[in-house]
Amino acid sequence: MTTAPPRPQRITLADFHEAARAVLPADAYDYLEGGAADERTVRWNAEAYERLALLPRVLTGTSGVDTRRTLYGTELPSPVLLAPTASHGLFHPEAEAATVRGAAAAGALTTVSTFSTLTLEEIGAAATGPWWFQLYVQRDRALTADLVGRARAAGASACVVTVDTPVTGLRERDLRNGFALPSHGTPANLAGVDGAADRDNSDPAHRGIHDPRIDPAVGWSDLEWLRTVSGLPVLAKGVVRPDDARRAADAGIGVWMSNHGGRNLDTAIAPLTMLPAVADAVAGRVPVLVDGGIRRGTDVVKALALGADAVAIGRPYVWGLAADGAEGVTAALRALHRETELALALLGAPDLASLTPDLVRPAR
Ligand SMILES: Cc1cc2nc3c(=O)[nH]c(=O)nc-3n(C[C@H](O)[C@H](O)[C@H](O)COP(=O)(O)O)c2cc1C
Ligand SMILES: CC(C)CC(=O)C(=O)O
Repeated sequence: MTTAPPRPQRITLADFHEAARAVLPADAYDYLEGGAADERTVRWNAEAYERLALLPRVLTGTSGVDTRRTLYGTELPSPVLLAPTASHGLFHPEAEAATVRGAAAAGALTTVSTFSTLTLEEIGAAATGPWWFQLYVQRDRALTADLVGRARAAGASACVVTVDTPVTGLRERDLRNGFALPSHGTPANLAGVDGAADRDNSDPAHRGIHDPRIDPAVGWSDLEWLRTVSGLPVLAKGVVRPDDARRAADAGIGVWMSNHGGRNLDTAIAPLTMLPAVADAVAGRVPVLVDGGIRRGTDVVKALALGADAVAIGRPYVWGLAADGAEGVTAALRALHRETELALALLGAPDLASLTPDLVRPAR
């Protein structure tokens, strides 16, 4: 009898990154990893965490750490969520079904992209844990309302509206590779929308830069409309400015700070840099989430210390998905969770509420 070879030990998110790189076709890997233009913002997102040092408290008499966080009434064992990422079929044959199962096994909440490979109904049927729906508002508002209604019926408990993508960024890796999303077919939820139409430059109103599957002309009134039409909590994803954050909070809309993982506007600021000012503007009225460049438990605690209620990761859980399917998603989340617990313990912080700004200073 032959036994299966032992799976290589993957301890850090970087280990999952290497495994994903080894297994993915080059163009899918580039789509996943890539940022816009010179990828400065991709680097800045990570560097923003590297530039901060921690000031641990000692002799706090702490034993055991509590990393639970409640968001919109859902208690999560960890403050780390899965950010929405498109087209999981590019990364694993079980696509989003593997993602939601893997996340649920770690107790984590998944945000499902409008551009998922599977339908919202298929994902809802596979989900055994909480999930939110990420919406790209459609030019057709009836279709938009239909998408949100389907998501809710399938089990989504919040609607995350992406507000930083009136156009997609200049993804030069994809251009060089001749890669267009999705290479394997139409995103299932947008089956009736022709994704190629805007490549026809004859329509001067669009000038060929817009994706017909994303309405560029979304405004604040659309978010308020979505709150009414969905009956769900609504968050705006892609906020980095305190004035926008204040406006969202005034309207009861959650603030998800992001620059889309550096994939849209290159040289856009790292959200972490703006987090203290945004947290100040929001003043606890709505949840503040932040994503971009989070790769270590120490990154998680820095974001929470500076005012985030929770954080989200994008590429890292997709590395887990590509490497080992649902199990890889679970293992990647567990690795980050363990690091987060260790960071809290070493900081002398018994729980997330004791992560306060005095724990963080510029490293130099
Ligand atoms: C492959 C990929 C696809 C993405 N697709 C979406 C999407 O469909 N909707 C969205 O709002 N954000 C999308 N994002 C952005 C993520 O939600 C998130 O903001 C970003 O990945 C966070 O940065 P990180 O990858 O450094 O963790 C995508 C990111 C990646 C890497
Ligand atoms: C279809 C794309 C707009 C998905 C996306 O947000 C991304 O690739 O960053």
